[in-house]
Amino acid sequence: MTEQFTETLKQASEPTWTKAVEHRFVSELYTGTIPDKVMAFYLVQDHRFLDSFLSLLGAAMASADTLDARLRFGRFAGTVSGEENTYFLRAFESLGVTPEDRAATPDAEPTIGFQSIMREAAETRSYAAVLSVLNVAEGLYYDWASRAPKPLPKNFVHAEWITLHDNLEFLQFVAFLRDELDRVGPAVPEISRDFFLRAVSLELDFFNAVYEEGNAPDRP
Ligand SMILES: Cc1ncc(CN)c(N)n1
Repeated sequence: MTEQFTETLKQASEPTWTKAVEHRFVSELYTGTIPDKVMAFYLVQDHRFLDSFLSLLGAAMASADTLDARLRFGRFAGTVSGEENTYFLRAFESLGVTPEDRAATPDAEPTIGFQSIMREAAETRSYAAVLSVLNVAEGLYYDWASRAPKPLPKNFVHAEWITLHDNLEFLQFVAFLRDELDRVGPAVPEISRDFFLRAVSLELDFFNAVYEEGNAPDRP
């Protein structure tokens, strides 16, 4: 049997994919031991990721070639705008992160990188380019979240970040993204590979930035 297109892309992204999935941030999330200031920094950056991610879902809806796919993206955009956004707001409150703290925190380099690659993918108007970035963002998160040992940590800030990326709806969406890229990607392999590999590197950079000196300062 020939290897699926997405599996080939994932293999090409190694060892970066595995370094991201097995990152220190992920293992500390499993055990609920990420210090609050580190989690706060990560979530402030990731809430900005969510903003550009929603634009990318809009681009997916615009560039998709079937009604079924558009409906699927629309439903998923609803989940991200609802449950996931509410999680961020509850987590900020629990961690004592105020709107002023968020406004005063600059974008980290990988956040800027994600905003830029998502804009770039949207501007290509290529469904495969958009799907390549989405496959990494959702597939890589499902990969680490589905490996989380049970029981999950007690603190909801840690536990819900895992369950948001390891549930039936998310699994089905990840499978849908994979099937779509397996269907349309082989016609444009270079563009798919380029966006896929750059997105995997950004995922690793995003986790690394959390532990970089000075990125998660103590707030007064
Ligand atoms: C950086 C990043 N990548 C992926 C995901 C999963 N949507 C996320 N929340 N943040």
